[in-house]
Amino acid sequence: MPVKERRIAVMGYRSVGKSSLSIQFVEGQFVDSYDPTIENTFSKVTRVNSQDYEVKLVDTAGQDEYSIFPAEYSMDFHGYVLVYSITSQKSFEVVKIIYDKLLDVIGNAHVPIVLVGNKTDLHQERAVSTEEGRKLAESWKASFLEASAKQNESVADIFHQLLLQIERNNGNAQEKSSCTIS
Ligand SMILES: Nc1nc2c(ncn2[C@@H]2O[C@H](COP(=O)(O)OP(=O)(O)OP(=O)(O)O)[C@@H](O)[C@H]2O)c(=O)[nH]1
Repeated sequence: MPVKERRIAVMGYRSVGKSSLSIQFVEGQFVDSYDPTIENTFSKVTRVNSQDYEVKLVDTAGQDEYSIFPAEYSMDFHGYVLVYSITSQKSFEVVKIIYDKLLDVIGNAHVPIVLVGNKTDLHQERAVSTEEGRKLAESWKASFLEASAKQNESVADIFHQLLLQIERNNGNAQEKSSCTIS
């Protein structure tokens, strides 16, 4: 089967781990230093259900509640990873605002989205419960995962779930029970 190209944008409040999740997925490493992103693009070939995908990941600059949704992220994307940190209620509020703005600009309620609560390794600093995250994703009809870029927990799942959602959105539903992750 030919490789399918998929463009994915990673969005969220500042410092929630957008770059760390992207780098962990693409390069398999965690960098502990904090360097605010303007915009980074990554590319990785990954296989889900015997299909190879060339994933083009755009790691966006952190948004806040006042940011205008960047027009360039409203088109040509197959799906979105919306990230908050489980240690920050503020980042959870901001991710809701980003979602509302995203729907305003794309005007399509069925865009594939995975909501991610990152930094689960910092469980002692948890400020957003798993249940709150799950409910929010349900209200969006999106997938939900908690992850740790630092411990490489559920990181590949984020992108694989999004790729499967994109397939379903394109009408290529595959109900295979075996999901090959590479
Ligand atoms: N403990 C822990 N720290 C993390 C995790 N993910 C990211 N961090 C740290 O959080 C800080 C911000 O991470 P980044 O990946 O730069 O966050 P970002 O969302 O890309 O930030 P902006 O580019 O400013 O929007 C860094 O110091 C990371 O090392 C995680 O899963 N666990």
